Amino acid sequence: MAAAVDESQKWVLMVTAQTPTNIAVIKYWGKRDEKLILPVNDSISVTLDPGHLCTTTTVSVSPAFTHDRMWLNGQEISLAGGRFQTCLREIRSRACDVHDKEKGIKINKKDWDGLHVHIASFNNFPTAAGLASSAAGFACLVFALGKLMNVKEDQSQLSAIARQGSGSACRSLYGGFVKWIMGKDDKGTDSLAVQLADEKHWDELVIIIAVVSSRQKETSSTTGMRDTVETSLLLQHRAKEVVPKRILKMEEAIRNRDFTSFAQLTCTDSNQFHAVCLDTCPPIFYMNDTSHRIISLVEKWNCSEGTPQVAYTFDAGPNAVMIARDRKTATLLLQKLLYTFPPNSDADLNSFVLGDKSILKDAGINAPEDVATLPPPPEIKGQQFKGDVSYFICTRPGRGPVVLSDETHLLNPETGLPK
Ligand SMILES: Nc1ncnc2c1ncn2[C@@H]1O[C@H](COP(=O)(O)OP(=O)(O)OP(=O)(O)O)[C@@H](O)[C@H]1O
Ligand SMILES: C[C@@](O)(CCOP(=O)(O)OP(=O)(O)O)CC(=O)O
Repeated sequence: MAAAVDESQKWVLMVTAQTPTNIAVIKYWGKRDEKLILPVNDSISVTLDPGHLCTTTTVSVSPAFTHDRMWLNGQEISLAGGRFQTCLREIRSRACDVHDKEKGIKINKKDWDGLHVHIASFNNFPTAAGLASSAAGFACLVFALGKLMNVKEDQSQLSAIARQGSGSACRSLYGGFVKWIMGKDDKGTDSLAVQLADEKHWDELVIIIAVVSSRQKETSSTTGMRDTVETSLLLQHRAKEVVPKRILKMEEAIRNRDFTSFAQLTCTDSNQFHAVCLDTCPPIFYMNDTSHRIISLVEKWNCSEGTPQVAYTFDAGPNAVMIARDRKTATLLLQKLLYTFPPNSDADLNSFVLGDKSILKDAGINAPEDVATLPPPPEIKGQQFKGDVSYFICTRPGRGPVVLSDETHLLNPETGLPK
């Protein structure tokens, strides 16, 4: 017979999940409700392959745990923040009966209120460096807790909970191409993510991220967008007049795999988002000279080809996310980027190009010396900026969250403490 919940018992139940990060091609910037995290416009993103960028989170429950605890990248962090508390509360309130027959554990719906959780999470990329760790992180937390607590809500409803951890997190509940519908309801019940197409729909796309700086940024997205909402008239125009039409066009471009339109919309929207940041008082500068050089290189190349080969987009930081129409274009792009932004002399190629390294081979680069043999890209007049890019990540559109096997647990299955 399964045992009822009793504090003297030592059992620990756990679930580990992996969740991707995402990059917005139509940006979310500005809230109409700060607490519920309700945006002023819809947004659309591409989910990035979790094989290259992801969060892994283990959540566990035991009658022996005395309070909720969390470790992020090995360090214990406080769960006192409102966003963590909201996610925990919202998920707990939807918890259902759990019966683990193998372990002989039975948790009744009503028991969850008295039980505490231990959480360990690991980002396989820099945290708070403009690579959307909060998006993958909160999506993974909510998804994993949902599994542990046998929450019956579907992915969209879970996305509305993850949204309250970090707005962009709601889009990481799905793979492929995702839309965050801003919703109309004051309580936010209809502000959730839906999948537009899965990752197989447009699998020629190749994504190259130039990590320009992995230092923590000066103005967080949360603070930056608050200032923008308070001061920018351009944001009001963007949210009311520009984005609604752009969303329809972007949905059509994704549906038809129309790269020309996809690239034009992506670049224009990124540029408008940064224009809105400049229109904020005091102005916010997320891009730097390296970001501007990358824009210039891509714009000139696209112009000389007559049709866009590559789309670029920048979030709240200087890192460039470039989306190439196919693998051949991505190979050419990587050659141009490596020529323009070669690694520092002491860097090894293996840590300079991460993710899908097979593109390096296609580009004919097997050793650091090969970078010097690349042809100078005409777009940037052969200028070189050694060391200005910390590293590149080659990736592609990827799948949504998954539950991982028991061997991947980040917490000790006996004690519920980090391994
Ligand atoms: N794996 C994780 N699990 C839970 N929360 C996380 C995780 N990783 C990051 N976070 C939360 O997100 C915060 C970092 O968010 P922040 O917006 O500053 O950076 P970012 O998401 O990496 O960059 P950006 O939003 O510009 O893309 C962390 O301080 C933490 O609160
Ligand atoms: C520029 C962006 O990346 C902004 C993301 O902002 P966050 O989701 O990090 O902000 P909060 O909701 O305050 O946590 C654009 C986007 O992802 O759509």
